[in-house]
Amino acid sequence: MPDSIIAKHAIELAKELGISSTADAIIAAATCILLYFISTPIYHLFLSPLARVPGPRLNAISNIPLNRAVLAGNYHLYSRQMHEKYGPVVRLAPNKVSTSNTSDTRTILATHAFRKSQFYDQGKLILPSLFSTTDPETNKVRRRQLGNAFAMHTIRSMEDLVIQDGAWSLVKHWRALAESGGANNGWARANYYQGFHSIAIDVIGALGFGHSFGILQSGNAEIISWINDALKMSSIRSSYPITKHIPWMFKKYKRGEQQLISFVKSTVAERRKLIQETGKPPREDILQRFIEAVDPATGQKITEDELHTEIILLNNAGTDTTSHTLSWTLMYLLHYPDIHRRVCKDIRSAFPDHSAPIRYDEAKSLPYLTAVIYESLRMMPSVSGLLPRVVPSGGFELGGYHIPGKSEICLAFAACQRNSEMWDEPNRFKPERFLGPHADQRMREVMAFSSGVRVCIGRNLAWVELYTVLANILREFDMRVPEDSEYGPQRKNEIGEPAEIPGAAFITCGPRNPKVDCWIDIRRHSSAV
Ligand code: HEM
Repeated sequence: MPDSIIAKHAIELAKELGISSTADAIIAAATCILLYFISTPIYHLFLSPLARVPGPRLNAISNIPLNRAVLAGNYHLYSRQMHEKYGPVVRLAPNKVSTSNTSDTRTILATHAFRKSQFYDQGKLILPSLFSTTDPETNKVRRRQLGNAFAMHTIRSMEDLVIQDGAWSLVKHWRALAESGGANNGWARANYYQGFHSIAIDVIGALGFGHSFGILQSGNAEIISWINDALKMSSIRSSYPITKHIPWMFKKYKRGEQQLISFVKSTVAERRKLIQETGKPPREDILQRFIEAVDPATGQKITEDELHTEIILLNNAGTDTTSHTLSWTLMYLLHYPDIHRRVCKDIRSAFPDHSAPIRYDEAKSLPYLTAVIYESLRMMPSVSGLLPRVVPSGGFELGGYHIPGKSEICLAFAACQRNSEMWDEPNRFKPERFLGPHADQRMREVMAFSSGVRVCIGRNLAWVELYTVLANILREFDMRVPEDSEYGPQRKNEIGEPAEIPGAAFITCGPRNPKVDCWIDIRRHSSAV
């Protein structure tokens, strides 16, 4: 409607209401605003279809408590505490609820009916990526275009690279470190978070950028800081989209994002140049599969902007997720020495020859190692940020509450996997739950990689990394928590279990203070020297 017509109608309305002076107009506007601020909370608290859903009253009227938890990196704890206090369905914000019920979560994830919310799109850098797109069609096309790059047979064909720049690189690095440990009765000190984080990025370098970044050896932190900046900025933009329009806000993170984009563009340009010069790809890796990506259903090729977007995503989705899982797994082993001893014994007796790396198939054949990894993924799923889905029109029955269309349901893998209705002693690290006749069923109930149509597309690569890194370092090294460590087997939490080191969840959840809490003493095991 043209502005002049709106103005005419406004004047007529003002006349009908008897508003003739500026003072009257100000009073009327103030009254409207006041009414709005009084009536909105009343609506959310008592009249909204979500009014019956349990949760704190403040959350029912405001997004602030939830946003504060998300921005402080506490969502993984916050959602668990909310569910422990209020039950399987909780109202987290005026328009958002969360569920800790695995079966409902699976139903929500099974199809594209529950779309990812705008929260994802707002975090985007160049274009919406395979991960962030809220549009089912874009996601389907992209998954068809890139699915082959992540298929198990493709990842297996790259296993040598994954081991060389991942597990074996870390073994060699720590061996050299252990040799320097003579002065301390053979024990040397290493930061395991830094080791895992470096190799996770080096593996993505090897597969997605044409060469390892060599971060483990050089400690070059540039690319790490760009990735961290991009991840933080994406999280901030998702909660506060306005920040992208204010150039001076979060300048450092925005600069990091731009550097990451330039780096990705130059990587692609370099690969294309090499192909042009030699007439063939220099190697078969994920970068090559991405460049050649075609949708087998329609023949649609990936565009240049889409390509850059997805390579950036490789860094964001494929590094912290894996390295955090490795860090949590090792932390649990260090905190539970009996479990640590048992898993090492299994690995060392199955693969006594230290001269060659243990490969994925070999490591995977060990039931106790498998149980340890699943238990770690259950206790601390590394993707534990806010993962909101939009309820389709028609609504959804969730745990006895009608959730109307357009509301959002936040997935809470961390809360699902510590739900006492599903898991016996949920807050205790107990790999045995994944052994025995019901092991397969229990493993299927772990949702750390999500499920359904938007299940993690990179999980095959993640599994190869998790198994090979853990099997090789646990075989090679004795490890213990340093004596001066604040956390370890001796420090118990309120239920008498070893306290976890504090975590921080910015979409992925990792150790909050790795430079303080993630040290270990290592030495080569007697069978390795
Ligand atoms: C232990 C390691 C990993 C864990 C626990 C994990 C977990 C997850 C989870 C829970 C999701 C769903 C997120 C959501 O719905 O919002 C997801 C999606 C995704 N993951 Fe992973 N991930 C891991 C490793 C990887 C790796 C190594 C890559 C790639 C190199 C990767 C790429 C992706 C992508 C592209 C998606 C988006 C899929 C879609 O929306 O269709 N992930 N991951």
